Amino acid sequence: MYNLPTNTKKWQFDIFLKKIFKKKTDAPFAQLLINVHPLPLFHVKSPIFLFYSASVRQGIVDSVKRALGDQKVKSVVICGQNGVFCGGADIREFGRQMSGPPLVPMIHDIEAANKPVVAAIEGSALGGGLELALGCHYRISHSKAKLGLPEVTLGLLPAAGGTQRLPRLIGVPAALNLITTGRHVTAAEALQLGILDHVTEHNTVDVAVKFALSVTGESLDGRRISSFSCAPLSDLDSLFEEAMLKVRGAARGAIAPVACVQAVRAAATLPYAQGMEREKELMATLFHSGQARALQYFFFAQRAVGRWSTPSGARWDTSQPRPVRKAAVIGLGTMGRGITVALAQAGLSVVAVETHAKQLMEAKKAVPSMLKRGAVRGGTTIEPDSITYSETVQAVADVDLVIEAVFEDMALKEKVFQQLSIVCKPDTLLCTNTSSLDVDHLASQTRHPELVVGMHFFAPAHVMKLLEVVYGRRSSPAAVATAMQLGKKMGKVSVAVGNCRGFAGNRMLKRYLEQAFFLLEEGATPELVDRALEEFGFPMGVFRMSDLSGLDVGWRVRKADGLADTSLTGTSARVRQGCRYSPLGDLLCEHGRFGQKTGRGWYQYDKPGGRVAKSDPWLHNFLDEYRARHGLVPRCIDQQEVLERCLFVLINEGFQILEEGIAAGPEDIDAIYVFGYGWPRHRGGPMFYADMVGLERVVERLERYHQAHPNVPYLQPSGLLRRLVANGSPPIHKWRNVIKNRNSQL
Ligand SMILES: CC/C=C\CC(=O)SCCNC(=O)CCNC(=O)[C@H](O)C(C)(C)COP(=O)(O)OP(=O)(O)OC[C@H]1O[C@@H](n2cnc3c(N)ncnc32)[C@H](O)[C@@H]1OP(=O)(O)O
Repeated sequence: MYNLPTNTKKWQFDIFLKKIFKKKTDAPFAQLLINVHPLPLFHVKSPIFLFYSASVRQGIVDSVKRALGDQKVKSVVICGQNGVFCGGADIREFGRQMSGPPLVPMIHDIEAANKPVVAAIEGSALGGGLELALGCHYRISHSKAKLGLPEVTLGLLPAAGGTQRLPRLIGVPAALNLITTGRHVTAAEALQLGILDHVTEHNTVDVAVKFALSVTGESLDGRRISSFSCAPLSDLDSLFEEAMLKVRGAARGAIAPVACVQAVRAAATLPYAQGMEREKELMATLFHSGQARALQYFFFAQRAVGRWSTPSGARWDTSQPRPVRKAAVIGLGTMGRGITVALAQAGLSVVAVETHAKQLMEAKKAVPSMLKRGAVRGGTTIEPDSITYSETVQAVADVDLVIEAVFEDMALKEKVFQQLSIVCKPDTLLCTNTSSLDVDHLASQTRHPELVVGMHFFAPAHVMKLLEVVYGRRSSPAAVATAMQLGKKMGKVSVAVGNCRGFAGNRMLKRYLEQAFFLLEEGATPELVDRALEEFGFPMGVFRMSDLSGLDVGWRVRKADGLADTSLTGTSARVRQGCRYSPLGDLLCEHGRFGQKTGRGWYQYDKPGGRVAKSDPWLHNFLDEYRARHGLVPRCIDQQEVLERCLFVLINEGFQILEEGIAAGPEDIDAIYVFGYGWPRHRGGPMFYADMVGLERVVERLERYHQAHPNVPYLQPSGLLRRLVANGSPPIHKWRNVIKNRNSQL
């Protein structure tokens, strides 16, 4: 028996080595089972995950060395502990001084071993975990395991030989797909792709040990992936060109996917050793990049939003969600249909109510086909009778939760809430899908205001990942917890926010849109503004996006708010409530230009519903005339000004939202913007971006723009932003302390 270190303290590894003697023979035969302690679990997470830390890597190096040097050991099995092989590197280590043995030589030594090494994969083999498995001579996995090289999602590439071994094992096209998307695959798919040698439903380690015994002494020549050549392909150049176009289109300006393609190309065209050099060089360009920092920040930010809290003291870990088995949706317009589909996809029984017969009939056709398409995409099945349709609100009498999705009109919503309060069970949760109206006011229409929350979905509701869960003054912790949990069940990233006009996302968006209009007044074109934003990384600039969503939506809101009055002339046409206002959007709507749906908006389209935006000479003339009418002399506006004006004002509103406690932390705002508004993930979200740019610079630029436009009060840096700068501009993970201090003084 080996006497190996068995320090079982948390955060440290321990190893145990078992000698397994071959039955019926006298020859001693040993397996090395490397077990590494997982990170401690702080919350209610299970199962336990195993990540490489410096000490874990040291443990593997030491024990493999020992096993390989021991004559009595004939083959080796590497497995994880507590049912998890390895989730890859400990991401938290990346920002610090890296210590401990590097992965590349560790994996190289395993592959070079003259004894068979078998990876017994349970749980996850991700990133460096899969790279370790690729260095082993055989890979055996449990059927429930997930495998993948998700480094690209962290702004990196699989630099422990992953970009060189995987294409050699499964071919260039399949490897390109896995490495550039970072997607996780099931064991079944991994087996089909050729990553795995065997998949079992039984105890993976037992199966691996048995297998390792059976291959003892066999030649390993054909088992070392680094010695393989990539399967030849007829037109390598066009394959890589296509791959490059695809990754550039999928995430504009993201550097990691591009580097991944370049690294795989090296595997396809260079000998292994040179390919490894190229992999290393490319990784060096990524490792300390701002994009890698942003993506790694965002990895943890997404998880942080699940640990929500409200100013009243309700928290994710102390608030008990209610079970929701049956839900109802009121109003089957575009949003209502999407929400119905999302609820059914989450396995709930749904009552879908629409009081207009024609709309109901259309929804009865549309919803099943949306479900069908979703099932084909996701490879799932949906119970066809999980949705019942009704023309009357009485049908929701026995549901656990209702989501109201009627037209965005307060009077109409008030009526619906009054009705629901009478019809529903007293403990039914009443949710509104309003995108900006007052949740407290709607709650006041019901008998149980504590059971009212906002569930603000984003169109298309069955596709978009974001859900803003809006708590009102009287919303109970259980109501918030239930809506948050339901969002998670629907596959959404649920972010808890307070009640204010536009909540967090749309409130910030308003400032961004206003600046875009002002820039047009001052001389910019929609093309120039959109180009700047798209080069920054947004999938669509603000004007193309507005054409897609429909210009009439904002117009209706502005009319309801008494803002859209195009009868005003002279200077008063461009001022509302003492602040600068641009009527450009209202004027366009008055010309019947609602965007894609009418074939005309900020751009022109070949037909109503057309998708390809073309520059429109009419619009440019219209802008020229508008400027002339208002005595505005157009000036040259560069991309930097577009970005600073549009993004810094949005960020400034984000600080205001943090200050008011509408969002609990910067991570909430960043998750909202990445998942709901197309903010490029590799820029981390608006608040992270502010941290990257430097808070002092954001203040300085805002002040300068405010001086130039004193009638735009939102260009004035927010109190929190100034306080953070006064506190020495702490890094983003420390902002909550400054916000907390402020709140406690109040
Ligand atoms: C030098 C470079 C060498 C190698 C490159 C790499 O290996 S890069 C890392 C590659 N690995 C990954 O990207 C895996 C990331 N993790 C996941 O995909 C999921 O966490 C996982 C493992 C599939 C589990 O998912 P699940 O939804 O079940 O749990 P959750 O995501 O909430 O994670 C639980 C807690 O673990 C923390 N965590 C997850 N992965 C890592 C990691 N790689 N390093 C450090 N910590 C990690 C996560 O934040 C959760 O913590 P909590 O405090 O509860 O928020």
